[in-house]
Amino acid sequence: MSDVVLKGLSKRFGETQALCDLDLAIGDGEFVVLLGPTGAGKTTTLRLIAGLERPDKGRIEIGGRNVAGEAPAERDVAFVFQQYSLYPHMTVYENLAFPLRAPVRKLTHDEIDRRVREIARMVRIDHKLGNRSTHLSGGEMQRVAIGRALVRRPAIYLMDEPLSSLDAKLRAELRLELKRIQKELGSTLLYVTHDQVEAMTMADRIGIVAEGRLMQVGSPREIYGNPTNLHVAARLGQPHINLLPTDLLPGANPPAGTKTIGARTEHLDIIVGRDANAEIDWIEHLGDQNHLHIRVRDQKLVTLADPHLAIKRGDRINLTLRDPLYFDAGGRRLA
Ligand SMILES: Nc1ncnc2c1ncn2[C@@H]1O[C@H](COP(=O)(O)OP(=O)(O)OP(=O)(O)O)[C@@H](O)[C@H]1O
Repeated sequence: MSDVVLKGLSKRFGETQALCDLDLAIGDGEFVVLLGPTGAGKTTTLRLIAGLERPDKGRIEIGGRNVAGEAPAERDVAFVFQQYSLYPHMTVYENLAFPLRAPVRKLTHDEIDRRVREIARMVRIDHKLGNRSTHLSGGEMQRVAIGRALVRRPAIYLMDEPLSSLDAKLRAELRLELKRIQKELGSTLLYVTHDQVEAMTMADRIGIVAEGRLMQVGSPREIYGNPTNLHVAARLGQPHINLLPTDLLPGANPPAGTKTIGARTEHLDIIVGRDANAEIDWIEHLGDQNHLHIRVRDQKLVTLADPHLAIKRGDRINLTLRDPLYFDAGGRRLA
């Protein structure tokens, strides 16, 4: 495994600036997630590292080596795509063994067999090793695709939304497993997604990407609690952060220059039955929690609430801010 350093990376496709001056250092054994909306430049970043695209500008180093002149096969990366791309005529075992059979690897039959069985166990597909890869469920196929990348020990694993085609339950399971396996193997991993839960649960560090730019890099806790701008603040948190005018609610202490107050659930105190300044518009019952849709004058807010909170549609409540986030007119965070 190796560290990977991207310096001033830019890429344009015709009129589209897909990536603009991206700097990112991924440490040896680190799990970094790029999170951003569609078209942000996430896949382009992976393709540039893999050597499937050439940058217009910038430098890519893998394990301290400038890889500009190297073909994809020489770069020592393993790529997992959104859609499993297995060899349909091969069994699960053969699919997993295939990357190890290249003559340059010079692995013995026993070594290959040991690695295939070890990885198959890790991705929990060892009971289906003899199956044709087409005779598997979508989730099983994606496990094989991930296993086929993991069976090698490349400098870095590049994963492009590898769980997005799976149902929610399987996605949640594989999320945990992938994180466990990555820690077990000590792998360096760059993972692309637009799913904030994946980013929050798996990443050592998250990079927020928008319109080809890396807006902020930090631990999930930093990115969530200390966003540098409105865009980053809006990327994380469910329900979405409420963006409010400064004079809407009591309890704030906005610094000079504040244009917008950002309030998530933890920044809103609800008191039922006195000094009402807000009304419950709607309650979404999600089982373990409720989404309260609240109206304050002509402004709508959404916040999470305990399902045991004795409250119903049409009730009037007191809503107060507690240490919310402050942003200036340009969307930059104010201390
Ligand atoms: N081969 C290409 N030719 C032309 N434009 C491209 C090409 N590849 C990417 N783009 C454009 O570059 C921008 C970034 O694309 P990219 O695939 O990196 O986004 P993304 O963040 O991975 O999005 P998604 O989440 O939808 O996969 C987009 O506007 C896209 O349309």
